[in-house]
Amino acid sequence: MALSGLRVLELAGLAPAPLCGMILADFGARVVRVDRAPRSAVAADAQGRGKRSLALDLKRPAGAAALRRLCRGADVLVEPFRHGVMEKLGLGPEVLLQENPRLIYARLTGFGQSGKYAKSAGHDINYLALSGVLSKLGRKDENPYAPVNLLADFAGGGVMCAMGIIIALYERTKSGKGQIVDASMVEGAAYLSSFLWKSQNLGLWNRPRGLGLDSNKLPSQLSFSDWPKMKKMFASIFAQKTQTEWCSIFDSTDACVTPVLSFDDAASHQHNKQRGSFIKNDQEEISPRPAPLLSRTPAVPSFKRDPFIGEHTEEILLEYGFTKQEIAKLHSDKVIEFSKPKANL
Ligand SMILES: CCCCCCCCCCCC[C@H](C)C(=O)SCCNC(=O)CCNC(=O)[C@H](O)C(C)(C)COP(=O)(O)OP(=O)(O)OC[C@H]1O[C@@H](n2cnc3c(N)ncnc32)[C@H](O)[C@@H]1OP(=O)(O)O
Repeated sequence: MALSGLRVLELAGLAPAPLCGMILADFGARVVRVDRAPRSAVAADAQGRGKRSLALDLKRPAGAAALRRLCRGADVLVEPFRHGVMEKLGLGPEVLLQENPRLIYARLTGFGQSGKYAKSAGHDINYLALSGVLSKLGRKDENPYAPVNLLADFAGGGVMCAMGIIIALYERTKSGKGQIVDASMVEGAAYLSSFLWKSQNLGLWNRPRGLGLDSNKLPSQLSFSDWPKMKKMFASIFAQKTQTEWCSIFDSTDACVTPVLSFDDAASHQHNKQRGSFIKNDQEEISPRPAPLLSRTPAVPSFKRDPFIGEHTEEILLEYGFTKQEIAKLHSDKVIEFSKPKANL
């Protein structure tokens, strides 16, 4: 696979960093998720596919030292905490890059590493609001709404961060040097909306949402003021047939009409099945196949279940050069945790 041989350490976080790590794993990287020890009550990573888990207490000096040692043998570190947290642990980029100058130190946050909000808590909707994108979403006379947390957390965050890492890795092939990737979800979401920004002079977006109404007949497609009227007319006509009936009318035309599918229906839709767009793991769990599809070196996602927290602690430390004695000491000092699959069932 394209990223085989790449060693990635992902510090466990909420939604965006886990997606970034899963993308790298899907394309072949050896991703170690560094989970918290003592273990938190809930395992929040639903995107653990293809990863291994090492449970480590970073607040203990020996735990932080173990991470430093792991970073000396890694290509990429992904950290998902607000600015200052890593520095407080003695794990800031100036320390880790000095010890491993080839390290790509990816910092995936909402507001970035500098600026007024750098140390503020936030979630997808805050970042989307600050990027300007949220103001564009929604219907006339209704509040803006966020499309779940897809835009800032996942597209502007997880995916953009993965892209930044790949770009930094490519640059490293020439310079031999690592660097910091400062992935801000506000900026990532804003970057995704480049088209909206750069097409403002076309008159498509620089007006209130849903503006203008009052024509009685169906006007030309680009008559903005008549869109709401057209929408009502179309809605009443579409209500007269079922989704399946409309699909059979519009399929194989160029009318740009597609059904709004539930997850179940998307996975079983003929087009998606033909392309193999969704995959089922050995637990019968269905999820989207990694994208994009590379012709020569496609992603080969793991079909195994996601790791339990701490399941691979010993295996990973041995692989990174820790001795059995060192591991036993870390374990008896409660700096690391192991877990056996059956204990979590
Ligand atoms: C019952 C079912 C439950 C299911 C749960 C499923 C949960 C899914 C949740 C999905 C929610 C999605 C929502 C919509 C989102 O938008 S997620 C995106 C959130 N934002 C970000 O990720 C941006 C960057 N991160 C942040 O801004 C902050 O981390 C945060 C999200 C506001 C959370 O703040 P907070 O909990 O205070 O954490 P931080 O300030 O980052 O500090 C982290 C603390 O944890 C510690 N820590 C970390 N790893 C370890 C470890 N291995 N061992 C020991 N300690 C560890 C750090 O040292 C730090 O400690 P301290 O400095 O606070 O003392």
